Parts: sequence; C-alpha cells; structure tokens
Amino acid sequence: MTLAELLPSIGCSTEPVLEEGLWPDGTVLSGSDLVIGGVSATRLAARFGTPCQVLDEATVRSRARTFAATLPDGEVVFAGKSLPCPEVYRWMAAEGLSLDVSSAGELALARAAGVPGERIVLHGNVKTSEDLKAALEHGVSRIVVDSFDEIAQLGALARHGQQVMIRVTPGVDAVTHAAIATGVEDQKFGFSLASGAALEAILRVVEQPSLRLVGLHCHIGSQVRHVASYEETVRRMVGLIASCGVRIEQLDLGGGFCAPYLPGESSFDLFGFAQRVRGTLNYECALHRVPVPRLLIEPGRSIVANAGVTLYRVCAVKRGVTRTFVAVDGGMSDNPRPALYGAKYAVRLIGRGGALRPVTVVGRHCEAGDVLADGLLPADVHAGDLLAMPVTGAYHHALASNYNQVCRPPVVAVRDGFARPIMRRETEEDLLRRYV
Ligand SMILES: Cc1ncc(COP(=O)(O)O)c(C=O)c1O
Ligand SMILES: N[C@@H](CCCC[NH3+])C(=O)O
Repeated sequence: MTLAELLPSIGCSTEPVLEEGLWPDGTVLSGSDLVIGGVSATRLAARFGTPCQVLDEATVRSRARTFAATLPDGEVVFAGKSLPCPEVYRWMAAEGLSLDVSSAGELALARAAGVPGERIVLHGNVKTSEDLKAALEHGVSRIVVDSFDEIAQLGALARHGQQVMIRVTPGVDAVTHAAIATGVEDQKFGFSLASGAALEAILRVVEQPSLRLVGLHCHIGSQVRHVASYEETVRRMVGLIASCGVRIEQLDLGGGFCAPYLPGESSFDLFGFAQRVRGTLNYECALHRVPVPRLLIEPGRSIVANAGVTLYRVCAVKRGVTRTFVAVDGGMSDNPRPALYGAKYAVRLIGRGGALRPVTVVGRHCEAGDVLADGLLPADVHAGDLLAMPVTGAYHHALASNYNQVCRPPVVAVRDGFARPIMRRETEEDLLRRYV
C-alpha cells in the first residue's frame, strides 16, 4: 500500500476539506481556491504579492465581542503586543476592549489609533524612563510595576494619584513552553509571592505619596490550555490580597488563553473559564472575608491568532534523503515561532488538489532551522504554487524581523469581500533609510 493510499486511514484526506477551527470564521473553499473574508486567496496573492499576512476583520471583532460578553462585569484588555497595529487597536476599542502596551513604541501606536489613556494599561519587566514618561504624559490609567527600582523611579516621576498595579509571580506552572511560562518562580517577571517580595512591593507602593495602588496583576504564561491553572492562580492571589491588609480593587489575571494551531486541537474553554474562575474568586474572597475585586483579563493570541492566514509562494522543491523540502519566499523573518518554541503549523496548497505527500516547508533564510511546517501537499507541488498557512494572526507581524534584509510582509485586512492593507509591505527604501 502506498503512503497516498494510507493517508485517508490516518485522517489525512486527499479530498479538499478545510481543517476545522483553524481558519478565520467563514473561510470556505471555492473549487481549489480559498476564500477568506469573502476574498479569494489567489487574488490576494496576485494583488498584494507574497508573503502576505491576511487578517479577517470579522473574526477579530467577533472574538473580541465574545470575550467582552463572557466577562460583562469585568474588563477585557487586548494584549497589544500580539498584533501591534493601530487599525487593530481601533477595532478593539470599538468592540469595548481596553488595551495593554509594553513600551513607548506600542503606546505610540495606541495614541495613533486614538485609544484614550484611561483605556490603556502599561506593562513590562523593564520600563525605561522614556516608557514611563510617555505613559504619564498620555495619562495611561494603570502602570503595572515590576521591580523595586521601578516603584522608586515611578514614585519620583508621577504626579499625585497615578494608579498602579503590582505584577505578582504566583508560582503557578501553566504547562506551556518554558520560554513563555511566566507564572513560575525564579524568573525575570514580577514579584515573587512565595518569597514575600510581592507583599513588600505592596507596602512600598502604598508608601509612595504619588502612587495609588489599585490592583494586583499576574500573567502565568501564553498558550495555556487548562482553566485549572487560572483557578489555582486566583486562590494564590486572593491569599495575597487577604494577607496584605490593603484594599485591592482590581485583580488582573493576564492573558494566555490557548489557540488551536493543528487539526484536532481545541480552543480555550472561555465559558468554563468565566464560570469557574468567577466561582473560585467569589468563594476565596468569602473565605478570606475580603471584598471581591473587579476582574481583568488580557487576551492576545486567542483573539487574533485564528484570524490570520499567511500566503507564501513556492520558490523551489528539493528532494532530501528522507524528506522533500518545499522552499517558500518567506520564513523565520515573518514567522520565527517554530524556531523559538518548536511551534507546529498546518499548510495547504491553493489552486490544485490531488494525492498528498509529507513535505517540510522551509524558508529562505541562512539557517537550517528555518523550517515553517511539516505538512501534506500534493505530490506534484512545484515552484510557483501558492501555499496558505493558517493561525498566523498572533505574534507573527509582532515578531517579524529583517533577517537577511528581507522586507517584512504587509498585513492585509479582509472583510465582506474587500481587502485593504493595514500595514504596507516593507520596501528596500525602508531598509536603507536607517543606514548612515
Ligand atoms: C502581561 C501580559 N498580558 C497578556 C499577554 C497576552 O498573552 P496571550 O497572547 O497568550 O493571550 C502577555 C503575553 O504573554 C503578557 O505578557
Ligand atoms: N511570542 C510568544 C508569546 C509571548 C507572549 C508575550 N508575553 C509566541 O509567539 O507564542
């Protein structure tokens, strides 16, 4: 039996079927073309070139709305780092979400988008004096302090009453990649709960006349699958609230809600999160006899990841000893996630069906580790073919680089059959502008 004959029996149909849950809402196959937001992927590639990061506006907005509706008495803060783009920030604001930024640069995008300071939260384990000054100047409503040095510096810079939250490291292992597990002890983020540093930070902020402590913040990591990790976090954070003896009005649980990247992976159980975390919060607060704080969450990936699709053009096909390499016109400069976190992606060829064969999709960069995905493509895949890779809306544009002086792709928003760039393609002029 050949591999092609075996594929259907291991769940890899040769029929053109769209993998469930990975693609933007409403994405359909039209013959062998893919239609995203009512726009043909073949036409998008012809009009905007490749690589091209396509973003479905309706999916982004609908996920933002779902978060807001699931936490009606809380505050949903979009993690701006996951897709830094003024137009996306405008969509979020229009859907009633606040915004978190982690540098003066992200704040500049927020200002360009017209997001008012009272809807912005500033993060970062390092905030330079420029970051802090920009935040104070724009009236950023909450600054999440992350070190004793920063408390002193902000205390000296701030005018009376600057609202502050304290980032706490709760000691919760969120069971994710080590590079994005930020709730565990002995790392650069936050004040450790177990060591007593978090309690000390609360007292230091309270001592600063120019600062007003409004909340505690934590963020246990990214691509977190289990609601139980958040429940455990709530238990620990309420324990801290009870022991500090200071009124805490807001409890920010950060983001981290997972997105499915491969067929068969499930989405985060947002409804279960809302029920169970709210229940745990109420229970723990009653147990410790403290007022229930307002809940904040900061989703990034779970709102934008599945709204994004990257289109690549095949430039070469090469048979290795054990693998077939399909080399495309992008790579780790538009998607370093496989190299950074061993992230896995699905891939599909647009424009043709046929019996599928395992291939390794690689990029154009000078590293053997520049691998985008292991997937299944028609056996006759060749130069000139168009590929689509789903789940590229979060931390792709954000992490893109100019490695090998490759120009970064555009972000093209699609909606109701129309397409428009919300971030244009980088040009060689852009590249040359900074050299002296
Ligand atoms: C403080 C903070 N909040 C929110 C997020 C958003 O995380 P995610 O995109 O996984 O939802 C991050 C990134 O991990 C973060 O560092
Ligand atoms: N950059 C990471 C997520 C980091 C989250 C930010 N704290 C990723 O692509 O998965």
